[in-house]
Amino acid sequence: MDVFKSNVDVLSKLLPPHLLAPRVGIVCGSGLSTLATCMRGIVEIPYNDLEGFVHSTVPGHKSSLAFGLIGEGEGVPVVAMLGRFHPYEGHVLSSVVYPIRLMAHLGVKDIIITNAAGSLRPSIPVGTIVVIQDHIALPLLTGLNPLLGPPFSPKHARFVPLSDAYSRPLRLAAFRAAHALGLERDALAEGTYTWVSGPTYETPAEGRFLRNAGGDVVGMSTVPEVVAARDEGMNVLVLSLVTNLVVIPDGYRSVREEVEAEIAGQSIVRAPTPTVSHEEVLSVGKQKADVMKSLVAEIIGRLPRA
Ligand SMILES: O=P(O)(O)O[C@H]1O[C@H](CO)[C@@H](O)[C@H]1O
Ligand code: HPA
Repeated sequence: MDVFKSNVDVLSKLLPPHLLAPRVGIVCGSGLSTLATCMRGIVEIPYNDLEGFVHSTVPGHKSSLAFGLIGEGEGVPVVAMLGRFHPYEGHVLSSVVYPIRLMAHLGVKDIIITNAAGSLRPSIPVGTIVVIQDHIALPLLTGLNPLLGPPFSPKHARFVPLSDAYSRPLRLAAFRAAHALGLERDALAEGTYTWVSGPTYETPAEGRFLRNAGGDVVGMSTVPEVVAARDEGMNVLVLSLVTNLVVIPDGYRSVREEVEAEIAGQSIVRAPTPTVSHEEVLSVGKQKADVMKSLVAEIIGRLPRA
């Protein structure tokens, strides 16, 4: 298609032939750009050199595509997005998912999408890698969907089912890879990703709402990429790294009680409500980057070679 032609021309000039048709795609989440260092013979191409690519403005996201090989022998050709685009940056959804469509055009069949996420459950602590089995996406349900408008091409479907969006074989591969690497059982969990538009982090009531709705983790990305990848017929694996616990106190602590205690000459000392920051998110990403990297490399090394 025309929207890919100039990029295919650029890539053909810059890449050796064995990297031109990647089989696997990776999207690196916040603070996880070093995932791509599990590839060998890396060629990195800045988004600025590619048409249709916007710029990633979020700290912890680089702005380039990296091509390389993973696995023994000839290796599997892989392309990784070092830095993704989020709707909250002001990017339209067609731009957010354009790199995913380019990956499909180049030949990617399996895509591993990673992200940093907040946990909605104390049973899923910071540092856990959650293998996503489903999602709840309020923005999709209420009209922020990358498939709004005419189908991407006459070959693309009008209606795309998402009941099987998260590939069972790839989820199995993730747990087998974790076992092979000797990771502790608790290092990995399974769960449902809830997508919010951001860039605000959740209020306690919103956190409770998402948890009660069945969510396990929450983040501001990934789902548009999953939708586009499914529209392209790719097999999708999503790995969420829990970087923080979403603040969900059991209930609101009454300020009336505090004032009444004050009037009665007593005092109630209360700790301030904790907040989350992107610095905290990036710091956990940094600490866990090596485990994520080994896991991704092990999963890719185990995929059937085409
Ligand atoms: O989902 P990724 O891009 O990994 O980043 C997550 O971290 C940022 C918030 O700290 C948000 O962008 C959220 O979506
Ligand atoms: N909420 C939304 N997105 C996030 C969070 C969070 O707590 N942590 C990392 N990305």
